[in-house]
Amino acid sequence: MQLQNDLLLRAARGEKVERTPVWLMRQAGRILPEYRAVRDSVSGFIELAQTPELAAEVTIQPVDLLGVDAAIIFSDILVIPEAMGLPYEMVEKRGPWFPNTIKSAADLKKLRIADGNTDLGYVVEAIKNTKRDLNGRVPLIGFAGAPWTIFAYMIEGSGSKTFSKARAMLYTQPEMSHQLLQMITDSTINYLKAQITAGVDLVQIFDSWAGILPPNHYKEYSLKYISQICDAISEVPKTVFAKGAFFAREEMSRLNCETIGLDWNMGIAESRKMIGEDKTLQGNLDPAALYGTAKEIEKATIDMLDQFGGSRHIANLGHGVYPDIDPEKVKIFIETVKSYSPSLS
Ligand SMILES: Cc1c2[nH]c(c1CCC(=O)O)Cc1[nH]c(c(CCC(=O)O)c1C)Cc1[nH]c(c(CCC(=O)O)c1C)Cc1[nH]c(c(C)c1CCC(=O)O)C2
Repeated sequence: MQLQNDLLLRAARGEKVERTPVWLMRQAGRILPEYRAVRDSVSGFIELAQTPELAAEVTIQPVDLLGVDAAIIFSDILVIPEAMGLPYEMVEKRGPWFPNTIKSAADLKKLRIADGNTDLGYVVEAIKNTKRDLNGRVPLIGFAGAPWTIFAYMIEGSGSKTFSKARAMLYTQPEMSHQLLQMITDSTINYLKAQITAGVDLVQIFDSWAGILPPNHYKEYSLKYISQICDAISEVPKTVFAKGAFFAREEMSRLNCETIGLDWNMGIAESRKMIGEDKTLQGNLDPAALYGTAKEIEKATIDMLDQFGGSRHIANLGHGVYPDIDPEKVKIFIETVKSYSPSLS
């Protein structure tokens, strides 16, 4: 189906746009009372993500209520470990928790390479429902975690300040680490291909825990696998967001992807210089800027847009929107991008 608004896809491919497209990482869920209402009608996050009609509904909420230029499918990066045989629970107010974790090479035998259509059929169904209900209004973004970030949760078993168990594994069991990362990579490629067949228009890889690795480990244990994923997918544009990987920007410019996401610590001019003109940049307003007044948000947004200039930019925050941000403040950010950016192109 022909998209009515394809700004995101054109900006990703480096084509001319009338204005800068805008969406927010973690826009589905978290901040909207309308999301809470749907979520409270089921047992919790996991049931919601596994019910395609409801997942489609909360995916589309930010398009209707906030006016973003793209939807992102309501799911989680942790569906991959589950599909490989390592289930998780989502503990209220605390986050993900894995009853079992990977400790040794013997544990790998209990895992399988996930098949996108069978093991993750509920995401495929949610995507089909969402595409039908969006009816071409905006593109739909599919996503997956980067293998390193998924590995970190599978070893650690939960969130962590240091992920020291996962980081230790790279020193104590490097071979096993590579084996597991390869299994995650193969599963992720299958999963993203299934998402694309079901209808997603662009895919984003979230490497949320990139910034805790030293540069040599980042190259060996993360970029290597992200690169395999980028090379395996040519059907739709790809975005790689590696939070905290300021040290890897030059290497990331060589990835086979259209867009690189910047977090809010990364200088815009400096990033453009390191990454070059051949990639679109996405980001990177400080998520905490949305705690400011309307005037302050406008000013910060305009300042960011001026620094990126009008081309090869997708406006976003530098990480996911914080759960306690007032949706009205999010709207000011979005409206400012829409009203100011036409003057740039
Ligand atoms: C690291 C990571 C996770 N999940 C994700 C990442 C990468 C992005 C990032 O760095 O923020 C990605 C994710 N998780 C979710 C989405 C849906 C689409 C979107 O809105 O962007 C996406 C893209 C839904 C979710 N994933 C989760 C919720 C909240 C669950 C609830 O409703 O109770 C939602 C809406 C739970 C989750 N899932 C995860 C954590 C740490 C938590 C708990 C705390 C939190 O909310 O962030 C793992």
